[in-house]
Amino acid sequence: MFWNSNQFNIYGKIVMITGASQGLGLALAKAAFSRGANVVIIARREPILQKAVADIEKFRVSETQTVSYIAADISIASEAERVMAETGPAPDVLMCCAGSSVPKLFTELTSEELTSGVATNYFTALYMAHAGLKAMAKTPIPEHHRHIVFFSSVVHFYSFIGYCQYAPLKSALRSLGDCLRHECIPYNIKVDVVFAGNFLSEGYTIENLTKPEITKKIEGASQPITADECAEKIIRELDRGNQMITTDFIGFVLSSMMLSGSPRINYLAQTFIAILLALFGPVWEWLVTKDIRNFYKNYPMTESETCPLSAKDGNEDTST
Ligand SMILES: NC(=O)C1=CN([C@@H]2O[C@H](COP(=O)(O)OP(=O)(O)OC[C@H]3O[C@@H](n4cnc5c(N)ncnc54)[C@H](OP(=O)(O)O)[C@@H]3O)[C@@H](O)[C@H]2O)C=CC1
Ligand SMILES: CCCCCCCCCCCCCCCC(=O)[C@@H](N)CO
Repeated sequence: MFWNSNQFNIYGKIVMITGASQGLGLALAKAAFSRGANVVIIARREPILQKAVADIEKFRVSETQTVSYIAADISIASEAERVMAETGPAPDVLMCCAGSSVPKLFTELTSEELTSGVATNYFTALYMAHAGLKAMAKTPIPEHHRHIVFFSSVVHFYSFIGYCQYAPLKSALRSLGDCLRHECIPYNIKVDVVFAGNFLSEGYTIENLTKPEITKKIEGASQPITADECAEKIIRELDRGNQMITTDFIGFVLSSMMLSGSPRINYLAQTFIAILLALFGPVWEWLVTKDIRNFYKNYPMTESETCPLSAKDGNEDTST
């Protein structure tokens, strides 16, 4: 192996996970507990948090381990500060996993759904990272790396129809991760960003209820895995020291065209894939545009939309 694969040793450490009452957050909490960490989980709904704590408890490996929850809406800055104050000692690992999407066409989204997209996907991570880093910065720097982990999505690498309420905020998290990684150097804190592909969760079931068919078609390359598999994959990548983490093949390929100054996983392979994708990108976009025109051809437009797009006229693609 070229990498040291035990870089995420969390035995006896404090791991705080937001959005861990269900889905991926809960799967990560179980995985962290089974590796000997002390786990604190955060979400808004208390009964679901209580049930999650009981679930996590089953993975205990030491008598001295603790698992607890704090119910809070961490899209509110003062609530994120309260969570950090109530936890006591600063976490060694802060995973900002809370988030969700309402996939719909832009004009069909309400302004409340747009606002909650920003709050749930961006503010929750922004305010927790802010409160968390301030708390971590006050403690003496330990020997081991500490971590702040953001949860973005493959839709950051390739954004497409149906994800207007969600993808821009996941892109903001990548940017926040890149900025914060620089600022965390003096504290020996690693900043990791996870770009998950589809996985099964309560949130995934709900988003599929409103997801347009064309969105389902485009994201077909990312077949859902289970939340437990996704959590294991993320921990394996953290163990290898990777900071830009994808959870499926298409995610890894697409990440290569968007690396900017972020850390690489495989410098040579990703540079090569980036060149191929730069050549192939416009061809793909041409195919997708054709699919989208067909989708709109059969889509019931509202009366006020007097100029519906058709497959052959209007909205001509000028990009290629
Ligand atoms: N599922 C998928 O296919 C993919 C998901 N992702 C991302 O991975 C992460 C986990 O996804 P998934 O497991 O599907 O999510 P779920 O929707 O199943 O769970 C979301 C969690 O976040 C909590 N949460 C939401 N808003 C807040 C808030 N304001 N304050 C505190 N907690 C909050 C929820 O609890 P409560 O409602 O009680 O607050 C719940 O615990 C998300 O960031 C998601 O965007 C990325 C790629 C793919
Ligand atoms: C050169 C261009 C090639 C393009 C290939 C395009 C393939 C797109 C795959 C996109 C997968 C998106 C997963 C979304 C997961 C997610 O975040 C949601 N489930 C929300 O929770």
